Amino acid sequence: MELSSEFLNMILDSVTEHIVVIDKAGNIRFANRSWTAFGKNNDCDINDSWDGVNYIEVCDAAAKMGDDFGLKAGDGIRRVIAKEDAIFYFEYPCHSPQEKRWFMMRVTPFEVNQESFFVISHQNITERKLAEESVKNLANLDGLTSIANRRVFDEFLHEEWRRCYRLSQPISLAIIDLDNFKVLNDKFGHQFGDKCLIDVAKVLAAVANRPGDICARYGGEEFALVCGDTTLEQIKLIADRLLLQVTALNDLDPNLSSGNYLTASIGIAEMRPETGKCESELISRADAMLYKAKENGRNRIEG
Ligand SMILES: Nc1nc2c(ncn2[C@@H]2O[C@H](COP(=O)(O)OP(=O)(O)OP(=O)(O)O)[C@@H](O)[C@H]2O)c(=O)[nH]1
Repeated sequence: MELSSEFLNMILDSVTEHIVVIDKAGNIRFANRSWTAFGKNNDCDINDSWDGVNYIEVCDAAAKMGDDFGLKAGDGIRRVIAKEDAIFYFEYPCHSPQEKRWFMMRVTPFEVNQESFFVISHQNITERKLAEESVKNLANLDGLTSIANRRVFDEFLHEEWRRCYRLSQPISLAIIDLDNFKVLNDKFGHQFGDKCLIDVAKVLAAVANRPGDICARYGGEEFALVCGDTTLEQIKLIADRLLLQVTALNDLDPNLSSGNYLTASIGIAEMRPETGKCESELISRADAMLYKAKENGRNRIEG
């Protein structure tokens, strides 16, 4: 069956991928309906026909404004046009204020009557990316509190230790253990105990907010906080704030406020990574300080 151009256009307009065809100079020679609709829906400055628009120039202009997508896209298209690459594709985020979105851009060449053309398509891959994110989260985050789990913490501490070694910076660690948590569980139930763990994790996550920081659930009712480029004095200030905020949680709940049941003991330590030492020594030192805090009456910081 001979397919009319109208029929082929209808096929191209029916696909959800955003498709344009450019010539060797980058001029857009065809755009399907999804492409124009996406531009319109996202307030892009485009006209309906795309007549006279040079897509490579559009990418270059975006690159000049500091847009990483423009830089990579322009570069990739040029490589396919120059036959340096047979095909080019890359995945990029394109989040709107309302939702997270990712797309995959592909550039593939074809020839008609010895003239070269290039199909550029953008496919929405958000569903796959979100699934990947959730698998990653399942593997990296503690199921109850949604902060990093012990494995991620160990890896981060190892990397941060090496970074501080290279840069001759101090690294500090705080180990936080909730006090008499068994009593709290026994008195108010395990579910209530779970809620307390979640609340403490939120306090911790708000405190550990620099790139060199990470907080994690270290064990049942034990948390850890590592801070790169941080001295003992500095982590002491952080631990002070932490302890105050954990104590403040008691005021928010009548169960807890009846006896200030939610308190924590914190052991802190600082080391300057050097040859022959490793991060396990930092853990041992913070652990010893935690033991001391428990010995000295709990609800306190030692270091
Ligand atoms: N609700 C809840 N409780 C937990 C969880 N993980 C551990 N725990 C409880 O935490 C309690 C820890 O008890 P212990 O190790 O005796 O320590 P503690 O009672 O906090 O006493 P100190 O640490 O000496 O102050 C146990 O009762 C555990 O069941 C959890 O995920 N949820």
